[in-house]
Amino acid sequence: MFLNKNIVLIGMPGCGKTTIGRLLADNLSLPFVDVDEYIEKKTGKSVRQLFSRGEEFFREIETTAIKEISSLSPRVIATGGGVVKKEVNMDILSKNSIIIFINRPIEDIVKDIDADSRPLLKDNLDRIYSLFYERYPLYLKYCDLEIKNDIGIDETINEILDAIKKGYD
Ligand SMILES: Nc1ncnc2c1ncn2[C@@H]1O[C@H](COP(=O)(O)OP(=O)(O)OP(=O)(O)O)[C@@H](O)[C@H]1O
Ligand SMILES: O=C(O)C1=C[C@@H](O)[C@@H](O)[C@H](O)C1
Ligand SMILES: [Mg+2]
Repeated sequence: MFLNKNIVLIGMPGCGKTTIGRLLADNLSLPFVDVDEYIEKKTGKSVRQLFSRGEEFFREIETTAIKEISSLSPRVIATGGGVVKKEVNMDILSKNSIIIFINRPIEDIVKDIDADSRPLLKDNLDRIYSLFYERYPLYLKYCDLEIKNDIGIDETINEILDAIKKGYD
C-alpha cells in the first residue's frame, strides 16, 4: 500500500500507541517516530526529568518536537498521551495526516500501566480516570479514525490497515 501521509496515533497513556505504531510502521515500510523518545534523545533527559521543571516546560518542548517531526513525511508517529491538550499541536499534526485514536478500555490500561514511570500518575493511579474523562472528548474531536484496542494487538493493527485501505470512513 502506498501512503504519502503521516499516520499519527493518539490516545491515553498505555493504550498501545508505541507498540502498535512500531508494528504498523514495519507493516507499511515507513519510518516510526515516538514523540516521547524523540524528546528524550534530543534533550538527553527523561520525560520525568523534563516534567520536574513543570508541565508547561515539557509541553513547550513537546510542541517544538511535533513541529520538527511532522515536517518529514510519510511516517508513523506515536504521540504522548497529553498531545491533545494544546490545539496548536493538533493543528500541526493534522496537516497531511491520518489521525488515529487508539481507544483501549481504561480497565485494561490500569492493569498494565507502570504508574511510577509516569509523572502525571506517580503516587496517584486514580488520576488516570480523571485524565480519561478530560481527554476522551478531545481524542474523539481530533481523530479521523477511532480504533478499539480491546482484543489483541495484531487484530488492532489489521483493523487499522483495513480502514486505511478502504479510505478510513
Ligand atoms: N491489545 C492489547 N493486548 C495486550 N497488551 C496490550 C494491548 N495493547 C497494549 N498492550 C500493552 O500495554 C502496554 C502499553 O503499551 P504502549 O507502551 O504501546 O502504550 P503507549 O500508548 O505507547 O503508552 P505511553 O503513553 O506510555 O507512551 C504494553 O505493555 C503493551 O504491550
Ligand atoms: O498523558 C500525558 O500527559 C503524558 C504522557 C506521556 O506519553 C508523556 O508525554 C508525558 O508523561 C505526559
Ligand atoms: Mg508510548
